[in-house]
Amino acid sequence: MVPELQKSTVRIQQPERVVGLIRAIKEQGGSKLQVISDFDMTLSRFGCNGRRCPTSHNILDNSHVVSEDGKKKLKDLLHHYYPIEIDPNRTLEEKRPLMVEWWTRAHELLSQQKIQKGDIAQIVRESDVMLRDGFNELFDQLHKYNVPMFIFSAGVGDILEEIIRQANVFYPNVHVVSNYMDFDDSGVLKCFKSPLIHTYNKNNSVLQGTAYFQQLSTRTSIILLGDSMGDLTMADGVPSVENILKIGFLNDKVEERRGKYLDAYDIVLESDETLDVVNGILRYILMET
Ligand SMILES: Nc1ccn([C@@H]2O[C@H](COP(=O)(O)O)[C@@H](O)[C@H]2O)c(=O)n1
Repeated sequence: MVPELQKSTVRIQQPERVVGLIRAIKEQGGSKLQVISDFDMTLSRFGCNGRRCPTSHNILDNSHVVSEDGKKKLKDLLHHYYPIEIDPNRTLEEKRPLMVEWWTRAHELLSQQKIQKGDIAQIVRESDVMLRDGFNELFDQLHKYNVPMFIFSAGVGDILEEIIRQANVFYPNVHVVSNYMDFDDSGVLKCFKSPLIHTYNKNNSVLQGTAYFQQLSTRTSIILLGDSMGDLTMADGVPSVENILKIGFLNDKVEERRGKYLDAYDIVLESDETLDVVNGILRYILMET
């Protein structure tokens, strides 16, 4: 059915359920489908040649517009809070206030750096960010078959939009909800707009006021792509879900987190820097029979 599911990176706890879901989504057809995806470390790569790739926040943190002192403080925050974010032994209730603390402190530091709106394209161009292999096929297929793609990100919206713009895949079927920068009249960053989106509040609570899912109420088949336990709630605002296939990228601390990911995601992709499996499933679903 989908040869890519045989890849050595693929782990599935309930194979019959996955086959059933993929068949059901195909039967419903492309007109009933929508894709909901995280951005950092899901559409973008986690690593390349043994080196970590930057998140949309890191792209700003490492850029020439941030002072050496600012860089050090942002790195200290990352080293303190990232292990908490991915710790499988802490509850989401424990993590939430700490994530708010991390994002708030990082946004405050970035807002002191006099970052100019006009610098963003160059900052992205000069960064080491990489989209996962196969990103072109993913965006092109969804565009060709008019399948809406909702990118729900706790990263920096202005940066991630620029990444997909520079990759020439920011098609009209792509809609982004993320943390956006607020610039003053002369184009200098003054703060970040609310609501603050962090890893563990990616749900309906930060989508109030956006009618996006309501407009797509007939799209009852969902493919959800994420890399954290927080991404599992991204489709909570969809009014009537009939079939939801959850695909999770397990990038870091693979052994420690495997059990929880297998319980939560239908398909787990371990240290897989490609979108091969997602593209294979979409090809099968969208291909005319
Ligand atoms: N100051 C920060 C805050 C967060 N991050 C990382 O960015 C990721 C953004 O979330 P997605 O929803 O797009 O996955 C998150 O996983 C944090 O690790 C950061 O690098 N710097």
